[in-house]
Amino acid sequence: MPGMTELGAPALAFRGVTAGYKGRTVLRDVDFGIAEGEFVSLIGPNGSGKSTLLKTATGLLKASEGKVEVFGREVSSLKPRQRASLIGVVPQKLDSPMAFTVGEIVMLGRNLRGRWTGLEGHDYDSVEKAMIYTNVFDLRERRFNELSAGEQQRTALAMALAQEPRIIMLDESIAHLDINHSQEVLRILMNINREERITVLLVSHDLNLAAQVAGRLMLVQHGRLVKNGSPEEVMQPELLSRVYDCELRVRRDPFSGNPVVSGALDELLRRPAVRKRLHIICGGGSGIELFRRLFIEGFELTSGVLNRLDSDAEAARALDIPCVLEQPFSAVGDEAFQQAAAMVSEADGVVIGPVPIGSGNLVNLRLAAEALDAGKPVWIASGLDKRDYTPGKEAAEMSDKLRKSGATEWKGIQELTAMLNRAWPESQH
Ligand SMILES: Nc1ncnc2c1ncn2[C@@H]1O[C@H](COP(=O)(O)OP(=O)(O)OP(=O)(O)O)[C@@H](O)[C@H]1O
Repeated sequence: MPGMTELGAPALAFRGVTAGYKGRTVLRDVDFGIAEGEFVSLIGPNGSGKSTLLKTATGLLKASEGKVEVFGREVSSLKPRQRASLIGVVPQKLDSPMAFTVGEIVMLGRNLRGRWTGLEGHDYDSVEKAMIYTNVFDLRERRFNELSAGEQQRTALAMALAQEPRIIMLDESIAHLDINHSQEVLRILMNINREERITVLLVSHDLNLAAQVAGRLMLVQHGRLVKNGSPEEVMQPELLSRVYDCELRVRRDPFSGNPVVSGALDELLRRPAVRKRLHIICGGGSGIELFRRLFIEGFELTSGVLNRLDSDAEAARALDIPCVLEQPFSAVGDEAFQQAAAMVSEADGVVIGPVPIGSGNLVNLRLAAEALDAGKPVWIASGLDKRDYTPGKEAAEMSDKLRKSGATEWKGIQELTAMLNRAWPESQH
């Protein structure tokens, strides 16, 4: 019988799913189950694979490995109208190729269930109810393409609701809504979830909102599910800071008791305007992200010695970072070294990036040694032994000496910026 599903089966199950696009694997070995009636939020940084996961869940994208099941049926085996009666999707953006009206678009949602012979009374009721619910009933004669982004998103939700699906999946679908309408849409979702046991899977960048409405959060990073649990379990400052690669704090909302995440911008505002200067030792593209992040953090930066043709030299030029340059294909010479040493003497600290070190740029590590001798802090990217291309492994040896003399190792840029903020808590960098 069409639409018949396995009794008690999860509303959605991913079993060892790997999926992606031509020549590009995005999701890797993803495993989870969502029970019927759950309200789950999918969170994760830009590009982590949330939309890809939704596309795979709806059968738009086929898993290259593993299985996706919706109410016990493999999603790829479902006929379009079976799929439409089980799954309602509200995409990030709904495109209407023709000049459809809002009413026609919502009706289309109902039609997806497959009653091409004509809609019946109940169908019209569902369409009308969906439009009233989402507050687009007054817009029903308007052309969809002429609506504001928020009105279009509410129409897309009405279209999905008109299908009367058993699971509804929303991809950042409240991003364009004002606070009133986003609250309304969330209320609608919570109502249908509680009263009609419709399962909801909501992709959201608003972590607080996700934690507020969902019973469970699934956190994705680089196409993998890194945490799947209650809002309390997932909203951990260390976990979120690591996954989102920025400093985040979590506190409790005094009214609801819900965990609330926030960034550290307030700290920046409180700091007096004393700027700290860092000299960056990098090369081979290892400096670009460092420059970008430390620049955003408000540090004054200098760099060198870099080869004139190095991509880091280009980035430094673009960001107006004073930089000592050496001729292409030449080892760092004495004159350049002295210029860089003068920069280090003006700096408050030195950061060594994850730069490959060979005989030509080994001397740059001496800059860090001089900074330590002068009592300045030095931070060194871990794993230099793996990037040591000197014949006698002098770079690894020097990195050991630097650490013994007080240089601190760092692994990720978020960890580094947290260390820098701790080193100069009173400054604005
Ligand atoms: N059609 C496509 N072809 C090739 N690669 C794609 C395609 N769509 C997405 N990607 C890539 O897949 C990765 C995951 O993208 P996806 O849209 O799933 O991330 P996301 O977590 O939803 O991101 P965001 O939060 O920015 O919306 C990204 O690196 C993206 O560039």
